[in-house]
Amino acid sequence: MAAAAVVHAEGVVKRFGPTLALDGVRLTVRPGESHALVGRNGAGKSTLVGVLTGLHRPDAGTVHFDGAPAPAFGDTAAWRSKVACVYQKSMVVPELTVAENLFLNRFQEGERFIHWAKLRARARALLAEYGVDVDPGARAKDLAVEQRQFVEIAKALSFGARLIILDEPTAQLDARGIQRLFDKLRDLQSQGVAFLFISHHLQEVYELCTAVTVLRDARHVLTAPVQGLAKADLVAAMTGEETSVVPDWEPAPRRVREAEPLLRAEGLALEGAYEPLDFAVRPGEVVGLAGAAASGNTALGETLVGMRAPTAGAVRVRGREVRPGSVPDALEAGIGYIPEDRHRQGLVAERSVAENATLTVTDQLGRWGTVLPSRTREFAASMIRSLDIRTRGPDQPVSGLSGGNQQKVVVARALARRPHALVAIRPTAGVDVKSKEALLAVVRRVADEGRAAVIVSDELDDLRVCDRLLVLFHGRLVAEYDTGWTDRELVAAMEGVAEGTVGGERA
Ligand SMILES: Nc1ncnc2c1ncn2[C@@H]1O[C@H](COP(=O)(O)OP(=O)(O)OP(=O)(O)O)[C@@H](O)[C@H]1O
Repeated sequence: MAAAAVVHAEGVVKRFGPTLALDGVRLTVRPGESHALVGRNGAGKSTLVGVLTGLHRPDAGTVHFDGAPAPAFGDTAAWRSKVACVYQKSMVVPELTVAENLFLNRFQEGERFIHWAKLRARARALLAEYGVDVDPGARAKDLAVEQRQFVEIAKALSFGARLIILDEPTAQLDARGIQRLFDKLRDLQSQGVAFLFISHHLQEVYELCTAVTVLRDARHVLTAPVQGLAKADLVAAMTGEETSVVPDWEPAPRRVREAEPLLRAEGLALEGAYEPLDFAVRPGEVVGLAGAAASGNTALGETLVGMRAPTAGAVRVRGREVRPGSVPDALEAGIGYIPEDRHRQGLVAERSVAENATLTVTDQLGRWGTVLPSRTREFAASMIRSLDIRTRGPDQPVSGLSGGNQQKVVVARALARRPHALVAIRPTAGVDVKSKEALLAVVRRVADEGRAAVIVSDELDDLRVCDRLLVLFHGRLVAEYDTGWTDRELVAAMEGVAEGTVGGERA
């Protein structure tokens, strides 16, 4: 049957120094199939994608596309005609138009000058062929995330690829964007395009995929049709344990509402992002700032930590005003920050897990200590245990960690200074189901120890640990909930269609 497969990999082994990242892995994806690839952080998913796209040369094993051996290592043009991966990080050039991005490095033979009108017409035809409704003259940076993904997919298909790998494609999409993406994928699937879909969101696997392959500790453990596979069995295959995944949060006991707030926003506003609002987070509380992609909740979180300067109002920590737009001052005042984008704001790749875990922004600007104090290593070791960071040890450079494990180092770093108020922006993005539980438990513990925490997210699992939720839509506070909300009403509020809750006591 292997000959019928769009891709068939067998016995794939890949080592990175002492780390065995893939240990005899196999994978078969058939035409028109939507095949999920799942596993815990560090299981080997990205490494397998690297092998399937010609980025990593396997140490052993074979890869076939449509029954023929994979192109020679390094022959990028040949790989491009077989397979493409749409990464979370955009591969399009933001300043260029859609048409330019589509034809980048691909001008036709004999063409000495670029004929812009022709280029746009060709782009329009190409997009129409795959049913992608995007203006070829638009700048890539002005596209919605899913439109940018469509452009990348159309480009891959135009090179002849019939296998598209999607690496956590929904990470930056709101509910509607996800639906538009899934509709497009189903549409292309019916035309015979196959997808390999990597996601930590198992409900998406159930919604979109027909088959699933599970990797665990570098090995293949299961390939099965999605239909009829119980979620508990899927999770058991991923973790190797029979445990329930769903974090079972006790509704938090009533917090001492009279206590002086640790963190306060007073008339805080950022023009173009969110309108003036007031709120306070008291010791022992986790407050959720819920909202979809353009709701303003991320901008609000970034203002709290000094990444953005507000256009009005103030942020106070234990009564002291934080200098607007100053990250060092926010840190100094006792704010801990878990950023959304760990690559840009998070880590120093070549430094060790221990150094990164104890590094602060001010340290980054200053000079490095030459000796790693034993307390640093101890702290790192305890974080490695409690956050279940998969690493060879505190001294391993973070560049050698999988994406999800890097995110956990970012969390460790935010906790290192024992902040009075922890602000976490989408803290569980890219983190596997089991680690998610551990990570949210850590945030919960911060509050339970008498400190304050804020979670900025649109993920229901993240928001479930909160004692109180403020929901933003188009920059305005539209709803407020104590515990006891239902998924449905919260999703409705985040989509701006809440009934009866609009305004609340604060509007
Ligand atoms: N460039 C590298 N150098 C050293 N080790 C690496 C490198 N890339 C990956 N690894 C190691 O290989 C293993 C598999 O990592 P991989 O990134 O494939 O995991 P993953 O399943 O994609 O995880 P995640 O869900 O966190 O993205 C991990 O132990 C990781 O630390």
